[in-house]
Amino acid sequence: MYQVLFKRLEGNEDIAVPRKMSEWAAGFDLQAAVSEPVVLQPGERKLIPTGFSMAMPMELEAQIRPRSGLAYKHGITCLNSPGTIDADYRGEVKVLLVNLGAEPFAITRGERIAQMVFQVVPQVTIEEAEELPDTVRGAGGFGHTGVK
Ligand SMILES: O=c1ccn([C@H]2C[C@H](O)[C@@H](COP(=O)(O)OP(=O)(O)OP(=O)(O)O)O2)c(=O)[nH]1
Ligand SMILES: [Mg+2]
Repeated sequence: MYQVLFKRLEGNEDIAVPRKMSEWAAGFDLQAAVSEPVVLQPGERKLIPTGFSMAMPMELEAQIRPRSGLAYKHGITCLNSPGTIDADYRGEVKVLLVNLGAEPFAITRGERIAQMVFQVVPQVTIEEAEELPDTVRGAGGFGHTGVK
């Protein structure tokens, strides 16, 4: 079990600590901390504040992912999906929403707009090399195993 610190930013006393909507849900839902309703026109993107910053153990990252209900019903998704929250980031967590639907969509304060999933990030070093180990696949990719 990892412990993540949640810091509410001033003026956001009404915003809930991110929470799972069922016991084994992967994601913690995030609420919009907009001061007044924000409208996303079709094709428009906006950075939506969440009203908090956080600190997690350095081996973790948090991914900001869309909610499928908003995507399915309204075409609202995260443009940079999944968004990456670095363990050393102390700024406000924000959600970059885009409206891929055909209708304007209003986001109101307290609405659950996205979800946050924590992951362990393997610590990796990258080393430059002249040659790479051979594999059966080799350079095959981008659908080389079939027509579709
Ligand atoms: O959906 C997101 C994505 C990022 N961030 C914050 C936390 C993250 O640690 C920081 C930087 O994100 P990223 O590395 O994806 O963006 P960048 O364009 O590489 O910016 P930077 O140069 O600041 O790393 O912005 C968010 O609040 N929400
Ligand atoms: Mg970056």
